[in-house]
Amino acid sequence: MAHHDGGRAADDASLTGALPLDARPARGVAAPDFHVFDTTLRDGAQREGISLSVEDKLTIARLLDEFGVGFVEGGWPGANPRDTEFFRRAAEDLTLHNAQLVAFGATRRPGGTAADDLQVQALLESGAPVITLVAKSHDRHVEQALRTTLDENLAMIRDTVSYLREQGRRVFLDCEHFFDGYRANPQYATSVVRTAYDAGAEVAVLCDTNGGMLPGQVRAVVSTVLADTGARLGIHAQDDSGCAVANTLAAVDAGATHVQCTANGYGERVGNANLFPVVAALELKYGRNVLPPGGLALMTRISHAIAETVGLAPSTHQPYVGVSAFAHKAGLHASAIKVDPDLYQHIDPELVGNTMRMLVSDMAGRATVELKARELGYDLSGDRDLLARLVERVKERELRGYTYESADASFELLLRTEITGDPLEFFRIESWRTIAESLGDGTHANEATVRLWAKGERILSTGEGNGAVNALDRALRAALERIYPPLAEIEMANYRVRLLGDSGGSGSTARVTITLRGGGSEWTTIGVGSNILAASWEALADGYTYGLSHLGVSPL
Ligand SMILES: CC(=O)SCCNC(=O)CCNC(=O)[C@H](O)C(C)(C)COP(=O)(O)OP(=O)(O)OC[C@H]1O[C@@H](n2cnc3c(N)ncnc32)[C@H](O)[C@@H]1OP(=O)(O)O
Ligand SMILES: CC(=O)C(=O)O
Repeated sequence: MAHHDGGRAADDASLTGALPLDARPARGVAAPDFHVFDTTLRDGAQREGISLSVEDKLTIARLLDEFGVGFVEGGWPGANPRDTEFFRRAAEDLTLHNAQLVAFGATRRPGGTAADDLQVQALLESGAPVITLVAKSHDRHVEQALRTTLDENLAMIRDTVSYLREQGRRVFLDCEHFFDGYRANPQYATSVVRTAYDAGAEVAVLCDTNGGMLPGQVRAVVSTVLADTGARLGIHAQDDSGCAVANTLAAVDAGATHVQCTANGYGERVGNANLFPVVAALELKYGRNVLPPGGLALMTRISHAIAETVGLAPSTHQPYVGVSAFAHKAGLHASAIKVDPDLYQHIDPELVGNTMRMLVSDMAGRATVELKARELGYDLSGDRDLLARLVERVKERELRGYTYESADASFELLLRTEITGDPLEFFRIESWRTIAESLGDGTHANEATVRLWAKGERILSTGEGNGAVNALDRALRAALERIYPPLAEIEMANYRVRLLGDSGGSGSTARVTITLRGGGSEWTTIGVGSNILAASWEALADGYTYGLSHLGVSPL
C-alpha cells in the first residue's frame, strides 16, 4: 500500500529524522503514494455539539487506525489542555499500526522566529512525527486578519516549515482559504504553495475553508496550481455548499494525492468532506488501494462506532454506511432486485460491511414481500396468491396508519397468520382497563387491570405505573410471567408514539412502536388505535407474542 510505505519510511525516521527533502518525489513527477488524512479529532471536533474527552479521542484514533487511514490529526497541542494531554497520552498508550499521528498548529507569529514561538514549540513537544501547519493564502486574510504584510506571511511559512523540517518532522501545509484567495490574487495564493514546497513541506493542502466551491472550480484550480508549481497537492473541503465529497474527488481527478476528511463528515459549521464516501469512491470507483486489505469491509462498523463515541446517533441515510443506504422500499425496485440486486444498487453492500434490507410498506409489491419473507427465513417463492394476499393486507393496514418498514416483528406475525390461517396466540384477551387518578397534591396514580386466558386458565392481574401505558405493561407482564417464566428475560428497549393528525389535535389516531429485547436480540412491533392506550396494547401484545415465540416457548 503506497501510503503505508510512506508511513513506514517516516516511522523509521520519525522523531529522529523524517523524510529528507531529497527523498520526496522530484518536482513535476507524480507522487507514488496517496494519503488518506483524517481530521476528525481536530476539524471534526470543531462541530457544534461535539466535545471529546481524551479517552474519546484515543478510542477514535484507534478506530481510524483499524480502518486504515494513513494519518490521524489528533488536535492542536498547546491550544487547550485537552489536546496537549491527548498527545501526552498518545505517546504512552496509543499504538498505531497503519496511521501516523499528526499535530496541527499555525505558523509562527509575525515578527518573531519559529524557534522562539511557544505555539511552534508545543507542536514539537507533542512528539507527533507529522505536523500540519495552517497558513493564510488569501491576501485579504493576511492583511486584515493576520494584520501583517504579504511578504512577512511568506516568511512565517518559510521559517516555520524549514525549522520543523530541521527538527526532523514531516510537514504538511494547510493553505487556508486557498480557493477564495486564488480567485482574488492567484499569484499570491500560488506563491504560498511554492514557498511551502521549497521550504520542505511534503504536501500543500488547498483548503476550501468557507466551503463555497463547486467541483468544476476545484478541478480547474487544482490542475492549474499543479502545473504551475509541481508541488504535491492535497485537498481539504468544507461542506457549506453540500459539495465537499464531490470537491474532494474533483481535486483527485485534477491530480491531488492527499485527501483530508472527517469521519461521518463532522466538522466546523455544516461539516467536512465525509471520509467514508471519499474512501469508498477511491477504492471501489477509482480502483485505488488506499486502505490496507480488509479495511473497507470494516467501514460501516467503524462509522457507527465513531458516531457512538462522539455521542451522536449514526446517520441512517449516510451513503454507504447508513442503515438505509441499501434499504429498498419501492415495489418496482424489489421486483428487479429479485432478479439481480445490482439492478438497483451501485455496489454490493457487503463490500463496505453493510447489508441490503427490504422495507415492507404500501409501496410494496409481491417481490418486496417475497424478499422480506426470505430475509425473515420464509420461502414464499411461487405462491403468487399468498403473496398477493399479503400485499393487499399490508396496503390496507398501512392506509389505517400502520407502517411495517421498521416493525419487522409485527410483519412476521402477520405473515405467519396468512401462511397458517391462525394467529400465533400465547394468550387471549378478555378485557383490559386503566385508571389515571390525580391525587390533588400534584402527584398521579395509574393503575391497570388485565383479564386474559392462557393455557386454559383465566387470569386477572393488576399493575401500577408512572403512566397508564406503564401500568398496562406491568399488569400484562404480571399475568403472563407466571405462565411463561421466560418472559422475565424480555425488557423494553424503546417506546415511541406518534399522533397521525388525521382528525386534528388530540383525537387523532395513535401509532405506537415498541422495541423489546431478550435472548440476545431486539424486535420492533407496531400498534394503531383510536387512542394511545389501544395502540400501545396492540404493540405490547405483538411484542410479547413475538418474544415468547423467539425464546422457543410453545403457545397456549
Ligand atoms: C480554518 C480552521 O479551522 S483552522 C483551525 C482553527 N481552530 C481553532 O481555532 C481551535 C483552536 N484555537 C484556539 O484554541 C485559539 O484560537 C488559539 C489558542 C489557537 C489562539 O488563541 P489566542 O492566542 O487567544 O488568539 P485568538 O484566537 O483570539 O486569535 C488567533 C491569533 O492567531 C493569529 N493567526 C491566525 N492564523 C494564523 C496563522 N496561520 N499563523 C500565525 N498566526 C495566525 C491571529 O492573527 C490571531 O493573532 P492575535 O492574537 O495577534 O490577534
Ligand atoms: C485548515 C482548515 O481546517 C480549513 O481551512 O478549513
